[in-house]
Amino acid sequence: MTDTTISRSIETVLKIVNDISPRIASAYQTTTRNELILVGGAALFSVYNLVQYIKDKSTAKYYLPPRVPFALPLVGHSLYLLWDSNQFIDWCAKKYGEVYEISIMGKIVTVASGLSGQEALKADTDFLSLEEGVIKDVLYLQYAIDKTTFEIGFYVNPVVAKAVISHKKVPRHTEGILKGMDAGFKNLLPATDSFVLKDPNHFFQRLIAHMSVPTLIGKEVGDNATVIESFAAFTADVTDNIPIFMSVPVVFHRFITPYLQSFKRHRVIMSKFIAPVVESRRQAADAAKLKGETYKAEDDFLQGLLEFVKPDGTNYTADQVAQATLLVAFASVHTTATNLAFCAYWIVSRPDIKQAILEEIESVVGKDINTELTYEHFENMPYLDKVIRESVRQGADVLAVGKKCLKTFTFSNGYQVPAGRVVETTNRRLNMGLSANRVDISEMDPLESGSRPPTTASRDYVTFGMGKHLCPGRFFAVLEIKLTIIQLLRQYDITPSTSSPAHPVKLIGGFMATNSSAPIRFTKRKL
Ligand code: HEM
Repeated sequence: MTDTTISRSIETVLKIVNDISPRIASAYQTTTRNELILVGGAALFSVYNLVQYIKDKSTAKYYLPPRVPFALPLVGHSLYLLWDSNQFIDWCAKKYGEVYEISIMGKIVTVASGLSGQEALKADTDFLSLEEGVIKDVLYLQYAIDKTTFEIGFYVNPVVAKAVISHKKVPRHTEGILKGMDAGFKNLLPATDSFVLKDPNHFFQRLIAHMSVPTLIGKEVGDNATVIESFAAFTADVTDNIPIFMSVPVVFHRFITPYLQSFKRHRVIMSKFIAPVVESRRQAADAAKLKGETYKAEDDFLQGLLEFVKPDGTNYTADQVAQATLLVAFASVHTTATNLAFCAYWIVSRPDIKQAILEEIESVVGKDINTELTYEHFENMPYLDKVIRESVRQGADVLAVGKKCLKTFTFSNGYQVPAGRVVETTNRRLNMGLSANRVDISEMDPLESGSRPPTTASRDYVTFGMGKHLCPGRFFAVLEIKLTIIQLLRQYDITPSTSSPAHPVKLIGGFMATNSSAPIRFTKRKL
């Protein structure tokens, strides 16, 4: 375009504006408030439809799954999810099949259930990425940690977890977990014979941190209250900011993040306390090597991280390793605490289940609460295994995972997901099938999973994921949950603090599962 064409176009636009602006001003003065609201609403609706039309045109070349109709402007299908997500998801699956598109707060997402749901869960990260999806787009974890920590968290932590807390290695953490639990009980519970725990979530998260810090991070900081508190609180500090980030456009985030850096302190704490541990372990290993002695390395996650060799043959620095422990906390504390809470609330809500677990504990460990627990004890508690598996199964999100499509993804039925779109899987429906709607507490049946252990994934048990990215921390998480339930029930009777039953699973936004936060009464068992 030449300069003259541009200036002519500008002149024409200005003329049109000059012509119509007095007319707009006079129309505005003579129009009533209701008419203005109506016109404004209609304009908004048209803009919304125009945006959808443009978006639809840009994806016309794909073989897209059916789009569920009846989306409302701006909120899409969110209100239906909020109202009764299980029923809405059932209705969509019946009407549109395994894969379909819905709009959540105006954003189109692909929902995959059945076989397609399994395919989405198993997909390679080159196609469907958790890191680029919920982790960066919803949790904005990139504001809390730097690029190297991200790299360690997503590419090194899975390798280390598979090596350090595998099914075979996890029994050796029993003693450390029990020690941490004892300290947790002492630090977090009142010494009185009977009390009501008003904030059980705080207790469960801190307890998990007490058990995990000595076993995952290291004995050296096993009773360091600052590290334990930071390990427990990191995830909550990240997630607390979500509503703020969601309500402010992404371009403005960099202006507000400096004021929302509650998570910054965790980086400082890890550098201060964990980096010296890394240095001193490395120095001890070097000194032993110089003297020709064998160095007895620790057997924890931190050791796995500090020994990890990068493709260029070097190790991560002490500070980088220290920062990376925050991502161990991120992967483990909230997930394990929530599932421990689900289990505890089922036990609180179902006295029959509690009684059956107690009988099993007494038959395996005996009645004396001073008898020390061993790994062999709880290997022989099949009923408790079933309760844990069923609680974890029931606690799945209705719509889960939120992986972002990085390259066109094609399901085996031919339907496609274009790059940039988020894929949600119907985990609760995958787990529970047609009984996903079941909400009555009395209908929870621990025997439903048969004899499969709580760490074995299957088509109807996807809470730990599926395929290549199946959670490598599940053996450790289940060990912590199991030990906690046994010790809690040996020492206390746990009951609801009010007459209304605590519903173990609650849904945020209608589709994200979280545990009840109802207070729990603890009554010390007599010796
Ligand atoms: C009940 C507790 C837990 C639940 C429900 C859970 C859930 C999950 C899920 C669903 C995934 C798969 C994500 C995907 O599809 O990409 C996953 C991956 C992962 N989890 Fe867990 N997790 C739990 C505990 C833990 C613990 C205790 C640790 C470590 C100490 C851990 C470490 C990891 C790691 C490193 C990955 C990434 C695996 C990979 O990408 O290959 N998790 N977890």
